[in-house]
Amino acid sequence: MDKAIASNARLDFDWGEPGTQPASVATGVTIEGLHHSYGGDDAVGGISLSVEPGEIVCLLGHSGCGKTTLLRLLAGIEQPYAGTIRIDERVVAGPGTFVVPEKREVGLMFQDFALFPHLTVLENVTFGLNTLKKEDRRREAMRALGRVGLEHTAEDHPHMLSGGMQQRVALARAIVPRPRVMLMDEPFSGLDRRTRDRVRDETLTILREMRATTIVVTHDPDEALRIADRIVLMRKGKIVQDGHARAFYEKPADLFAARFFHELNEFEGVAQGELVATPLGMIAAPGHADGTHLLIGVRQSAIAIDQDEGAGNGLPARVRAVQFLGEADLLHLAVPGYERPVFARTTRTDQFKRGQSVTIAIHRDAALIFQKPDAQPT
Ligand SMILES: Nc1ncnc2c1ncn2[C@@H]1O[C@H](COP(=O)(O)OP(=O)(O)OP(=O)(O)O)[C@@H](O)[C@H]1O
Repeated sequence: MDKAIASNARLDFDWGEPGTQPASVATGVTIEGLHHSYGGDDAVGGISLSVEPGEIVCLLGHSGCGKTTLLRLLAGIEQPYAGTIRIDERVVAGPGTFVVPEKREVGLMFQDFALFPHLTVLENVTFGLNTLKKEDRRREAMRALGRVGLEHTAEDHPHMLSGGMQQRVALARAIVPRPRVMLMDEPFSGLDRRTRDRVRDETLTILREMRATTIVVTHDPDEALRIADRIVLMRKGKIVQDGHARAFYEKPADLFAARFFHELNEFEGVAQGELVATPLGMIAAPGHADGTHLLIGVRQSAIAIDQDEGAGNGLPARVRAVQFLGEADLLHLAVPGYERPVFARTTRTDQFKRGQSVTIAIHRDAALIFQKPDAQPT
């Protein structure tokens, strides 16, 4: 049984009692020109990033883009060959300086929980508190377990707990030394979907109460939207875009960033009179000089479909397939003069049939338009 943390957890997070460690103080993290290589191309290729005290930042990107390496550099598990990392103005990695992980006061939480199977839950949580006296260690660990709603499991062994509970024990273990900075690598991806949503929300509540500066690695854009104050999108060891979730949605930096947050139909075209011709009709391309080669992304949800053939000024299309997606149907459409399928999402489910003739229209400003990299104007 996996009990919700909130049911028996205190809402405040007052760690400060006489004789114990002081409450954690939020701390910023600053990275400048960071490089790391495992021998080949740079896994982290010149990253600069500033994380404010108490901020929750998601490192987002496809597998192999360098997210984990950046987290390992922050933790002190890897040493950069160039660049500087500061935690609260103290240089922990830089020219001539390298502070070992245990002296960085960072908390780590990984996907596989990494609990010791032969130790009890309480022993797992007290493990990192060896600077305290025995009775203080126990009290602090029980308090952290209480905070994640698992005091009653203190004498159990990890294998007796569900995956969600084990992850909460890992959270208790990570927060018990009151780290100034929390580093989390895909911490929820080992959990089934329902458990993941709940454990994630509860974990975030605790981290916000602690005012811990938190850096979370994920490859899941929905998770990043749910978690982050700020998203840092990475590709090939570099930052592609860094900003608030809404900016990613409304103003993605390029087509790569746009694909993370939108289901798109993609076209290429050339600007002419601040317009660009696509298989779906003319689209506004404000600010693009005549002859500029453009990449155009039209959101699948921005295509309006009319059941009437020849409705309004729309474009004729034929439904080639209908895919049921739950809250929406995905229509595969054939558009005259364009050999590839056009995809449209509609929440008016079960209204369109294979073989049906329809009319489609797009909002002129519904497209995301980017200059094609390295293309010369014609
Ligand atoms: N220990 C290692 N030895 C050699 N190359 C490595 C090592 N760890 C990572 N790499 C390489 O460095 C690059 C970045 O890997 P990294 O694990 O940081 O990416 P990631 O975005 O976290 O990917 P994933 O989500 O799959 O973990 C990849 O090309 C990877 O193959």
